[in-house]
Amino acid sequence: MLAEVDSTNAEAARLAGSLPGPEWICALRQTAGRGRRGRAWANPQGNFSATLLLMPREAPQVVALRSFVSALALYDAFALATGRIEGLALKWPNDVLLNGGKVAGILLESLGPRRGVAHLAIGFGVNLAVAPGAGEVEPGAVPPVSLLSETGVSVAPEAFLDLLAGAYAEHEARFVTYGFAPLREAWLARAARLGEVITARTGTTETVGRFETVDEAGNLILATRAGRQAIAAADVFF
Ligand SMILES: O=C(O)CCCC[C@@H]1SC[C@@H]2NC(=O)N[C@@H]21
Repeated sequence: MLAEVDSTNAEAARLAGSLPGPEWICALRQTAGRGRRGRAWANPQGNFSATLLLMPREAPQVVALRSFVSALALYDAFALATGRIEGLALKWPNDVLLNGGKVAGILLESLGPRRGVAHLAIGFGVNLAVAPGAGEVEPGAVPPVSLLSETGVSVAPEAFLDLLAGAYAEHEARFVTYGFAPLREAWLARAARLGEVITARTGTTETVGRFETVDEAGNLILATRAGRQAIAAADVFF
């Protein structure tokens, strides 16, 4: 456990190439935590910041499915930490919601080959103790919440790392052995707003439709006025 680092994902990128195998990099404080789509990720004291560095030897579209592996692992870590699943849900592609607020986010970064081996950094940011203010997130985004405020359960980052690493290992083994199908089913069973009308935004497009499913490639499937649309990457708004 590092006391302080700029970003555990940045540290993973620096270490990639010198580590012999997969590794968790965890820090008590980040000075430049980063979120999806170039956003900053606030890191108040007591929250959880970690990156799992992997060296998957697979096609990029298979590697990308780790976002579902990661979200399911977070879901299980929360369930283990609190002893309950009430209020927990997964928001496509990989946020974890608790009582309708965002309690955790995941940032996947492909690092490209280091000494001939492609690396993947999976960054997990969890509001264990403190939620950033609603003003710190994009207008219309799900409001941040913390595990402590929603459940009264206080979990130390070190303890959460143990739970998450164990849960991740289980889901990773299932993914490698059986492929995406069982994870897709598990993810859909925990999905927020399935069957409801949602909005998917990229920097340049906005698609409104009924959230039908997630397909075999992990795409968000929306039933829109113009027909069925498969969306590979976007931010979802409710
Ligand atoms: O935008 C999101 O929802 C993803 C947030 C991911 C934040 C985590 S904190 C640990 C890791 N290091 C970073 O700089 N970002 C990720």
